[in-house]
Amino acid sequence: MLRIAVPNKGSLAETAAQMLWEAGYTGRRDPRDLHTADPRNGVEFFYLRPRDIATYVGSGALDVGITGRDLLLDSGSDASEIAPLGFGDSTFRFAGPAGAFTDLTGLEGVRVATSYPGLVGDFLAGHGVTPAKLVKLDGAVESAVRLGVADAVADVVSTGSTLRQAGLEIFGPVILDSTAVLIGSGIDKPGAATLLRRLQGVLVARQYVLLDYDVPVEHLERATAAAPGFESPTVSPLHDPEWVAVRVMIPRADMNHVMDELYELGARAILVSAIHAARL
Ligand SMILES: Nc1ncnc2c1ncn2[C@@H]1O[C@H](COP(=O)(O)OP(=O)(O)OP(=O)(O)O)[C@@H](O)[C@H]1O
Ligand SMILES: O=P(O)(O)OC[C@H]1O[C@H](OP(=O)(O)OP(=O)(O)O)[C@H](O)[C@@H]1O
Ligand SMILES: [Mg+2]
Repeated sequence: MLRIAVPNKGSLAETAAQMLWEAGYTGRRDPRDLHTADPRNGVEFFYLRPRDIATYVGSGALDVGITGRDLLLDSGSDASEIAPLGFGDSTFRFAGPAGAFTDLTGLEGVRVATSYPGLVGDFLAGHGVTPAKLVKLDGAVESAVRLGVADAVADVVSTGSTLRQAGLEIFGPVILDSTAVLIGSGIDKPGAATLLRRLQGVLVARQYVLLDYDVPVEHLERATAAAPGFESPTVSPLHDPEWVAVRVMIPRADMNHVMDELYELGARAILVSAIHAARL
């Protein structure tokens, strides 16, 4: 059985569970379960703190896991990123009191609070900056400056509203663009490739739609240029020899623009339908 680590709590837990369910796996029924087996799919799930998942996978105790890229890098574990999973996006940034810092060099010799000392320490060392101290906190890092335990912070930023409320401003370069990732121990386990294909199928189903339309043959080239699809559009004959029917996958986000463009160049019966599952 493939042993999979899944976030038990926090920002990533719900979406990860939902994605696995959409990929056909049976997860836990009780939110307090720590472990569940899905023998039909040949997998076992272990529900762990997202911060610990890289440690379990890196040590080889578990085969693959879902966690944040920032948590993976912070852990210093031997686990490696297999693929991004299209959710849990965040950036990791430095922040300080308004106007107090303009760039990284300002961090020389000051106290920086963070829950990610591995990630931040490596980043600063890589840029030749030596803070006086990395103050390790578990959360609510933004309060550290107001409460006087640090001069600046380095933390996850999503909307930026927590920083604003704490009277802090972002400065310096982006430390990391993070997202939820599938990680592995580097050993190819049977079932891991299937898991990845299934998760990627869920991503495709979420991000793409199927587009069908009819178009006069004379405009086919322009129409397929407007919506080229993944490989090549499917073109089928119609009873009227001057028209063809076309089917293509397009990004959901482009759907209305593409439909407008196709209509303008003479396509009709333009229909969009959802994709429920896919293997590309
Ligand atoms: N708005 C957000 N706040 C916190 N983490 C986020 C956010 N958006 C995405 N993430 C990602 O979620 C992961 C952190 O999840 P984790 O469960 O450890 O912390 P959390 O969501 O802050 O939970 P808690 O603070 O309750 O422990 C990181 O990879 C982080 O980049
Ligand atoms: O940019 P924003 O949209 O405001 O989100 C970012 C904030 O959200 C997270 O905190 P969380 O709520 O998880 O609390 P914590 O600090 O205790 O982890 C993160 O640590 C930031 O503080
Ligand atoms: Mg948090």
